[in-house]
Amino acid sequence: MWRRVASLSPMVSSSSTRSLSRYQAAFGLSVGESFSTEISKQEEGSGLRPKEKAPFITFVLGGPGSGKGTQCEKIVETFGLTHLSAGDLLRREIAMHTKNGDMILNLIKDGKIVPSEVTVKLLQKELESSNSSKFLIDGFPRTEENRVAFERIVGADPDVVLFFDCPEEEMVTRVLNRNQGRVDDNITTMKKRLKIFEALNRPVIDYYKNKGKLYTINAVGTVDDIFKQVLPIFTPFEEQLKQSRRVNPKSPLVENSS
Ligand SMILES: Nc1ncnc2c1ncn2[C@@H]1O[C@H](COP(=O)(O)OP(=O)(O)O)[C@@H](O)[C@H]1O
Ligand SMILES: O=c1ccn([C@@H]2O[C@H](COP(=O)(O)OP(=O)(O)O)[C@@H](O)[C@H]2O)c(=O)[nH]1
Ligand SMILES: [Mg+2]
Repeated sequence: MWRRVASLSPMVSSSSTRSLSRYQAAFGLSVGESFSTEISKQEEGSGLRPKEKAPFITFVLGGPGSGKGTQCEKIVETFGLTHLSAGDLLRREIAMHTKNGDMILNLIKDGKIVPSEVTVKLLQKELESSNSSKFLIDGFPRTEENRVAFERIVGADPDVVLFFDCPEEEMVTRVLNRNQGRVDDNITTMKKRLKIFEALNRPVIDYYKNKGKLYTINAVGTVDDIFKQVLPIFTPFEEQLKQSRRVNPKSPLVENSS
């Protein structure tokens, strides 16, 4: 199991005491050969730290209704990644009436972003308790603050960032027809969410574009047509993803095990 070694506050503490060895503990060194991201002393900037390996992480970005959740289902079916939807985790807090439930509900109703500390803690818990080493994190990071908090607290960078690029009118139509009984699927909240997406999520998209990690997908078309654009993005990672199937006994794709 991971041990949480980074403080949640301040979010951008540059403490160099954080060790990534918790990944090895969490996922088991026996599967280390399937990990790709090496965080070196140089990248971290300070402190002596041996090279250690992190899990394979994909962030899935896009405006509300751009089809993130729909495409995640297909990616899971094909590649066996573990899907973590930040929105679903937050809605679960509401449904379970946890201490943050009411606060989360009010923010979601208003199309606003839940404090990073809350969302990152929920994601971290899922990452820590999973026996997978390959994750699809859907609908997160929503803001630069989210991104920095994840980096600092979880101590990992994404390997791949998908951005489902969709015109606003299309997103509005889809959301208003989503029919999942969501409190935020109405025109008033949707208008706010689109504004927040442009103001707060765009900088995150630009950040990953500059880092060369962003894959922009034209999110207009049939679900299958869009998935055809997604498939080749994962091709270079195929070997790592196969390894992941082997290490997860619960994966439906274990037929690759030898
Ligand atoms: N390519 C598509 N064309 C038309 N409708 C779609 C497409 N992809 C998803 N949808 C529908 O649009 C709505 C929003 O999709 P969803 O995957 O929930 O988006 P997001 O997670 O980005 O908000 C859902 O009702 C879904 O069935
Ligand atoms: O990291 C996140 C993810 C979601 N949300 C909140 O949850 C809502 C729904 O998010 P979800 O990803 O489920 O919506 P989608 O984009 O899929 O329609 C958002 O508008 C935010 O209010 C948040 O605050 N932080
Ligand atoms: Mg979604």
